[in-house]
Amino acid sequence: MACAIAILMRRIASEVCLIDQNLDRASAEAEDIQHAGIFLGCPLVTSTSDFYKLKDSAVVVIAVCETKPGEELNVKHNVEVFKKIIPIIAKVAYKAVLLVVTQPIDVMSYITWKLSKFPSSRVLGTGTLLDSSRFQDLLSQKLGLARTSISCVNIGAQGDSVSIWSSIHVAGTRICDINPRMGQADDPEKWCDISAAVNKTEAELNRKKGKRGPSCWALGFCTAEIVDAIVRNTKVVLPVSTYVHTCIHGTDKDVYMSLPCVVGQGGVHSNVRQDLNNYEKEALQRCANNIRDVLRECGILYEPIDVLQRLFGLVTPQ
Ligand SMILES: NC(=O)c1ccc[n+]([C@@H]2O[C@H](COP(=O)([O-])OP(=O)(O)OC[C@H]3O[C@@H](n4cnc5c(N)ncnc54)[C@H](O)[C@@H]3O)[C@@H](O)[C@H]2O)c1
Repeated sequence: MACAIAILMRRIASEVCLIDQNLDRASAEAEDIQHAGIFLGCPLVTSTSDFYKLKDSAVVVIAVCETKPGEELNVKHNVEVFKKIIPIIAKVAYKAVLLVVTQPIDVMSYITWKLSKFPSSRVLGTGTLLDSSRFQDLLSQKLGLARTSISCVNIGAQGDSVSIWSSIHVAGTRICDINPRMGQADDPEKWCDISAAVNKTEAELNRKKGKRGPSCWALGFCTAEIVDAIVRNTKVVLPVSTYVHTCIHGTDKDVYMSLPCVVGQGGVHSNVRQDLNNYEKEALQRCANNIRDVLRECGILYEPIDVLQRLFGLVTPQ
């Protein structure tokens, strides 16, 4: 719901259709929003449990989930749900961009790409845009600066992301030129605590929200930002989950994970190469390995884990 509300509040869609297997819930939510349509530019807000309503959609946001608040994320179950729904979505909304919100986002984005048989440019996940926003917020508090004055990004796996300290800048000045160990474990100023806090935020919020979790308002606004980029072809650079070819950004194997991408009409236009330091490259490779491990556990990838390579560091990031 957070995604739908954010999209409607930004007035970027003339029609939003809520699709849920729980038709009562979808129709009640749609009716509730429709009552305030006058304040939202009078969009059409509809509901159904029938995926055929997706015909002619520009963007399909996939946020299905059956995990109850407080329950462990069941990835294998999500994979089974996706095996049922993605082929139907791809058949009906064959021109759409598929935007994946279901966690774990990078894993589910990869699965959506495979099951939809769409070009990878038209399948993306909200990825580390949320992590990056949280990072920017915490940095702005610590530096005492407006968020808009801080350029920073988290990449890799959503919820286990890598803060790219080497590229953070304020008015063109790289802040790691002031403290080159910024973000690293041996930094006496312990800036790395901010990165750790970003990755703990989700669990902490869900714990505090308790039974009312896990709806995430910030995720809704991140989703709306990506939808806006697609429908208005803004070509904004956002860290989203995308197909990463072997060796791009130093990873040794293909994977879906978050990198800064140019997002516009049709999805991801390209990704932006970053000059990462060795510390960041290693952390990114660990993210890629973890994502691929989950894909293997779900029976999506079949190659064995090369334990020797991992143990002895034979895979050197480029
Ligand atoms: N950090 C993040 O990126 C982040 C944060 C919060 C939530 N999320 C993700 O957002 C998603 C949505 O969260 P929410 O709080 O709105 O969950 P929710 O439980 O309120 O809603 C999920 C809906 O999916 C529907 N559904 C399940 N299986 C379906 C199927 N086969 N066909 C149609 N509908 C189906 C359910 O009926 C339910 O209404 C979750 O997958 C969650 O993992 C991501």
